[in-house]
Amino acid sequence: MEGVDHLADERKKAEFNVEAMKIVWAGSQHNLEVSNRISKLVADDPAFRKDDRTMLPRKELFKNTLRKAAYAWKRINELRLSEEEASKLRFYVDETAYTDLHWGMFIPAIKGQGTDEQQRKWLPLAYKMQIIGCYAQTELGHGSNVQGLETTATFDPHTDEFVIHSPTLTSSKWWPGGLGKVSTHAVTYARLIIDGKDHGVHGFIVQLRSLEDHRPLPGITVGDIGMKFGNGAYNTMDNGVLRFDHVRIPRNQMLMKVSQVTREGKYKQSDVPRQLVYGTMVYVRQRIVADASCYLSRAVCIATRYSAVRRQFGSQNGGPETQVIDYKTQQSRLFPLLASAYAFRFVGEWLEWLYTDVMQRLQANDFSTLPEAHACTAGLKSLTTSVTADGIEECRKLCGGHGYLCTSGLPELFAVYVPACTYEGDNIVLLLQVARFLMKTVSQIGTGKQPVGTIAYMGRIEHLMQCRCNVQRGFAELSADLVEAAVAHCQLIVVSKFIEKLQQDIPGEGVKQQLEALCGIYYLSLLHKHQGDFLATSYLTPKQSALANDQLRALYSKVRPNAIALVDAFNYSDHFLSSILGRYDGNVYPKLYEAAWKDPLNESVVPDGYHEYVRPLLKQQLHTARL
Ligand SMILES: CC(C)(COP(=O)(O)OP(=O)(O)OC[C@H]1O[C@@H](n2cnc3c(N)ncnc32)[C@H](O)[C@@H]1OP(=O)(O)O)[C@@H](O)C(=O)NCCC(=O)NCCSC(=O)CCCCCCCCCCCCCCC(=O)O
Ligand SMILES: Cc1cc2nc3c(=O)[nH]c(=O)nc-3n(C[C@H](O)[C@H](O)[C@H](O)COP(=O)(O)OP(=O)(O)OC[C@H]3O[C@@H](n4cnc5c(N)ncnc54)[C@H](O)[C@@H]3O)c2cc1C
Repeated sequence: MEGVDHLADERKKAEFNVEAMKIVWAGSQHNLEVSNRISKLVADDPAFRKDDRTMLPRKELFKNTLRKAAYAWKRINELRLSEEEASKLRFYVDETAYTDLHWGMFIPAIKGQGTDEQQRKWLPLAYKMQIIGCYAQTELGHGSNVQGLETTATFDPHTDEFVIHSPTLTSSKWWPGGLGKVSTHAVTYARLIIDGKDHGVHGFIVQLRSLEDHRPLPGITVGDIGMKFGNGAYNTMDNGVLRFDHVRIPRNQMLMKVSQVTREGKYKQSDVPRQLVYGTMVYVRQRIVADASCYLSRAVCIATRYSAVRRQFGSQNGGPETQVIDYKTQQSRLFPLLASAYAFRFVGEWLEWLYTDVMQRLQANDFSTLPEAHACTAGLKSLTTSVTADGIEECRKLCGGHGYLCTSGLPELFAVYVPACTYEGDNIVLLLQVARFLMKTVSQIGTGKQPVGTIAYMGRIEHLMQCRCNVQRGFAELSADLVEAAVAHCQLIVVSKFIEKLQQDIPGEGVKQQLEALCGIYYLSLLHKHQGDFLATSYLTPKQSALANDQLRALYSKVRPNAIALVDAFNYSDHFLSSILGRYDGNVYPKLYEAAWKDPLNESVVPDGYHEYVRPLLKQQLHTARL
């Protein structure tokens, strides 16, 4: 029934202050206030309707995305929203669009790799959206291997220009979001060639389309790469293809904070690590970790609320059937994901601090923590996106058949999220970077260089280094094992940051106790999953392993009465969740039934095609003899 909270009894069971937990989840009272205000602004505005997305044909879907982005920009300016509020508004609009790459990569690339003069020229245009940018690095033939990119930028000293060119089919830029139909400019990554010498990959600002009529400029071939996985989902984004045919740009459009080309064509590499050219990717990877906790918590919220609503089997003497959330199997699948959502939230807060700290150090030419920042952003991006993608799919399965309906919100959430395991760095390639970092640390042990920060624990394996085995040999052979070691290293970071969070002052009755239970579920479920390794290495005895499993089940029972309140603390509106199974009021069945009849297929009782294709079958005269 409308207006009835079908989850009221569940909410009464909570043993902690939900409003206080909302502040923990939001990060601060201020963040919660901004989130509440902007989330409501979006939810209350019919212009931001999104329940029709999975039913629109691509061109209509895309035009609708352009409309929403333009309307959002209009509202941002009308309401004079701050950058923070504007970003929140685009977050709650919840629709992948070219703006993600304009604000999330094009502007950060110029801020991170442009000189002060270049920033003064380009950022005001970008902030006012008088130009729209994308990040054009990946090519048809290379994505992971950035040093393998083929696009060239050849310096012409006669005209003081770079000639940007796509020498091969595989050098075509391929995938950049916003490129296909919208961006007027790109930060493009190309091989810098001066006087025949290849200086490697650098970033260049290239205008792609006219600001007058939006047509591609001379020498530019650009378009969309076509439909992607799932209906709606990432098809609101114009991932593009781009080829250059000897396109000329002024020398001052090479991003020159990290390295420079003088008027005379002299290449100057500042005394900074060349990998700073990868800085935008590092920035986005740390953003993606925070995003993972958002996506995972959305799926967990839906699955948890529905698991409390859904009853199946277990009726005694005609009484109500059992809530599926009470089954230990449901809890063993759902509660580790609930714990992971919180864990990723906290490690994402720490990673944002680490990134900010590294950026401040770079200002002082202190590059000492750059390798750790790379390893942490790469590894945690890989870990959190893999767990989140698998977790959204598990949440779909936790909802049984109804999880497969678009109105559950889960299919589209999965479809829009899974590329996160690939973009901004394929997850295995990134874990190999972590493995390389770990092996380099091992090789330095015993040389007097003590590991610090997230690898401090490795100082304790010095005894293993007596053999002084050559860590370089066999890296490729053992890479699959090293990737597992990299995952374990990242899991240790997640667990340690969760524990550090618990050591902070956390206000609110019962809040800390709930987080302690979730932290226990996080590490004990990991220990359960990998108990073979712990037993094989004698880090655990069988008895200890059994005790850990008993404790894990006990924690499930501790969390069970608080589960609904723990997902309420995510503070998601029904509009943002866009899920009938995840409705705040739990009024699932009537709304599922109501929604079914709204499907276009039910506009007519007799379907299109009946008379051409079904009736003839039913009415066919059997010309063959009956068998
Ligand atoms: C790292 C690579 C795999 C290999 O690079 P190299 O070959 O150059 O290096 P080596 O492996 O040889 O290592 C040499 C050395 O360098 C160190 N290293 C490597 N990388 C780094 C780094 N980044 N920083 C520091 N150090 C680094 C390495 O450790 C070695 O050190 P030692 O010698 O000491 O051992 C590289 O090829 C690579 O990174 N490949 C991956 C490519 C990639 O990630 N591509 C991404 C393209 S962009 C993309 O995919 C965009 C997708 C975006 C989708 C949308 C996401 C949006 C989400 C958030 C933003 C939303 C914002 C909205 C805002 C709003 O609306 O307001
Ligand atoms: C939705 C989406 C949006 C994107 N947006 C952008 C964008 O805006 N801008 C942009 O520039 N790019 C973008 N990309 C491209 C993305 O960054 C690349 O696809 C990504 O970096 C992976 O590179 P790849 O496609 O070359 O994968 P590959 O490297 O070809 O991966 C294929 C397989 O090879 C394996 N592999 C590769 N190298 C190794 C190795 N050394 N050792 C072991 N295994 C290896 C991988 O693990 C994987 O299993 C986007 C991609 C997607 C899907």
